[in-house]
Amino acid sequence: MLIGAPGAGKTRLGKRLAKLLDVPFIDTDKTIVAEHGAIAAMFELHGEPHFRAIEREHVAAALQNKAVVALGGGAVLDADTQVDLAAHRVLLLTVTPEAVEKRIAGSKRPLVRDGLGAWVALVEARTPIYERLATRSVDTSNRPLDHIATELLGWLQEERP
Ligand SMILES: Nc1ncnc2c1ncn2[C@@H]1O[C@H](COP(=O)(O)OP(=O)(O)OP(=O)(O)O)[C@@H](O)[C@H]1O
Ligand SMILES: O=C(O)C1=C[C@@H](O)[C@@H](O)[C@H](O)C1
Ligand SMILES: [Mg+2]
Repeated sequence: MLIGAPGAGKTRLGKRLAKLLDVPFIDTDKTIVAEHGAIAAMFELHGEPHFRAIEREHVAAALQNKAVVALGGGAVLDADTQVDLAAHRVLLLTVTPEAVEKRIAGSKRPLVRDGLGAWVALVEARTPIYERLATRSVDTSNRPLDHIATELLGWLQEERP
C-alpha cells in the first residue's frame, strides 16, 4: 500500500512497483473517477464528506486484492482504513515543499488548488497519521522513481509479517 501527500509519487511509483512484482496496480483515485467522474467535480457538487465515504468503499475493495495499491492522499483520514492498513505493508512516500512545487503547479487536485501553502498545511496536519500507519518511509524529492522502485523490491517480496 502506498500512502502520502499529493504529488509524493504514489501513482507513478506504484505503477513501477506493480510491474516489477508482476501484480496488478490499483489506484483508488482512478477507480473512483472511473465510477463517478472527476474528483474535483465530486468535491464541488457533493462536498468532501461525500467523496470520503465513496473513497472508503473503494479503498476497502482495493485492499482485498493481491496488488500494489496507491491510496488517495487523504484516504488515511478514515478510521476504518486506518484499522485495515495495520494488516498490510504500508509505504509512506514523502516529498519536500520545494520539490513538490513544480509537480503540483497547475494541479486539478481540489485540496491543493490554492498552492503550496495549502499543500504544506495539509501535509503538516496529516503527517502524524501517515507516520503512525507507515511500516517504511521513502523520500522521493531528489531521486528518480526507478531507483526507489529497485531499492524497495526486496522489501516488497518478503512475506508479510
Ligand atoms: N521522484 C520523482 N522525481 C521527479 N518527479 C516525480 C517524482 N515522483 C513523482 N514525480 C512527478 O510528480 C507528479 C506527481 O506524481 P504522482 O501523480 O505519482 O503523485 P501522487 O502521490 O499519486 O499524487 P496524488 O495524491 O495527487 O494522486 C508527476 O508529474 C510525477 O511525474
Ligand atoms: O489529499 C487529498 O485529500 C486528496 C488527494 C488526491 O489523491 C485525491 O484523492 C483527492 O483530490 C483528495
Ligand atoms: Mg496519484
